[in-house]
Amino acid sequence: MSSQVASPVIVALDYDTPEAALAMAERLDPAKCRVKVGKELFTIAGPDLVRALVKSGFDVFLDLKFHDIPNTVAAAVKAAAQLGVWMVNVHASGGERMMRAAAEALAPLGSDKPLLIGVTVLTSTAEEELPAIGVSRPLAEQVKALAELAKASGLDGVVCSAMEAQALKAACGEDFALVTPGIRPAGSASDDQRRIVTPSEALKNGSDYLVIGRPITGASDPLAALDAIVSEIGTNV
Ligand SMILES: O=C(O)c1cc(=O)[nH]c(=O)n1[C@@H]1O[C@H](COP(=O)(O)O)[C@@H](O)[C@H]1O
Repeated sequence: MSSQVASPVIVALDYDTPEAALAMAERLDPAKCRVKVGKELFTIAGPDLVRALVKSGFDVFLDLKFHDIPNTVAAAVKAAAQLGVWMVNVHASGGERMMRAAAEALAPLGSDKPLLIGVTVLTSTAEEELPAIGVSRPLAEQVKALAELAKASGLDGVVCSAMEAQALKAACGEDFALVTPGIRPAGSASDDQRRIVTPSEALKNGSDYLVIGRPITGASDPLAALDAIVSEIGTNV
């Protein structure tokens, strides 16, 4: 699905009511950013909210990180496509058969299909947490292996930290989209994130899309915060 948004920023609408999410969307501008609907908001507000955001002109990233048996995930991404979303994601750790089934479910939509993205290792995860979940190789190797598996399974890109973006561009190629949360302008709080990078560093490393929540949605003037980030990274909006 092609789009004409003038910045790489995707604003995470992490709210607990549809009213709060729509109020924030009204303060933003669909020509300047995309928006992301995640688990909390979708659970409370459902597909109507997604349709409303699409209708108001936003490219919507439906961030539900599907991870289930191949048949279920294929059906779920197809349902997401029916909502008109621009991007949808699954956990790459769900494996090749699961990711391939998702890619095959979207293929008949041709150029109208949403971008299908695999989550590698969450940006809130630190290297020392991996052994307890059965991962013995270093975090960077785990991210690279999952990104390569996602590419081999027909996905359009991955979610990763911008810390890994350079290595993934080299491994997976320029056209493989890198979606990077854990973005923090210099001086802002890291919150629960662990692998954080500034917006301009992220782009320098090869990120294609920057997922940013609290540094924009928590600002007294969210559009001004977005504009400041965009001007920091030198994109013309
Ligand atoms: O898939 C995501 O969007 C995601 C993946 C990941 O590894 N880390 C991560 O933070 N996210 C999401 O990105 C957003 C980051 O929000 P802030 O930490 O407020 O900027 C949240 O909505 C997370 O759910």
